[in-house]
Amino acid sequence: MEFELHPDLKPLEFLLGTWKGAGVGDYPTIEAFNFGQEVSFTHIGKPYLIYASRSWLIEQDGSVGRPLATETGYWRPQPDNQLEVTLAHPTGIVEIYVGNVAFNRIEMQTDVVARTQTAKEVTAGTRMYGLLPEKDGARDLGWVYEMAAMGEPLQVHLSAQLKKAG
Ligand code: HEM
Repeated sequence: MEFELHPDLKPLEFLLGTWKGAGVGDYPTIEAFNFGQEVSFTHIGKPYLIYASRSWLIEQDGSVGRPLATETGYWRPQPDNQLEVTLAHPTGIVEIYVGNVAFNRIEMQTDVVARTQTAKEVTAGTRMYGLLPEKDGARDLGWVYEMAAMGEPLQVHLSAQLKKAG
């Protein structure tokens, strides 16, 4: 079903659709890795985006490996280019971000990270999403995730570059 875009979603319109690509991940407590990722942003005429991401390991030889992280949530634009994001993870973690949107670029940091009793110790995060300069007639979506976890200070866990796939 096609819905009319809610006017509040205008600053986030550039995210709409499906994006697919690859990235790199690292952290002091783990081995560095390559991953593939598919992200989708949809809407139902209401003033929020529905977000979903899934990812998978890319093996040393370039082949597709085991599934990695998945996350879902809602991106809620607010007045004055402010943004609220809720994200739920199957690892027992829920993140609430606050941030801002300007010129096809989003910056946000966690307001709250809640964890189930068995979840890994993640205490804070920041995310940046933005359209990259045009290349071959298209603009990719880049994103970077920094986290504070496992007693380590805030630092990059992931970065990826995704192409518009639909
Ligand atoms: C595309 C998204 C993500 C990918 C591909 C990814 C991938 C990975 C991989 C491959 C590891 C190494 C351990 C393992 O093989 O499972 C790892 C560790 C970890 N990830 Fe992620 N991750 C993602 C997002 C996140 C997010 C959003 C969080 C927090 C909310 C997170 C928290 C952690 C933590 C805390 C560890 C370290 C665990 C340890 O040291 O025992 N990851 N991640």
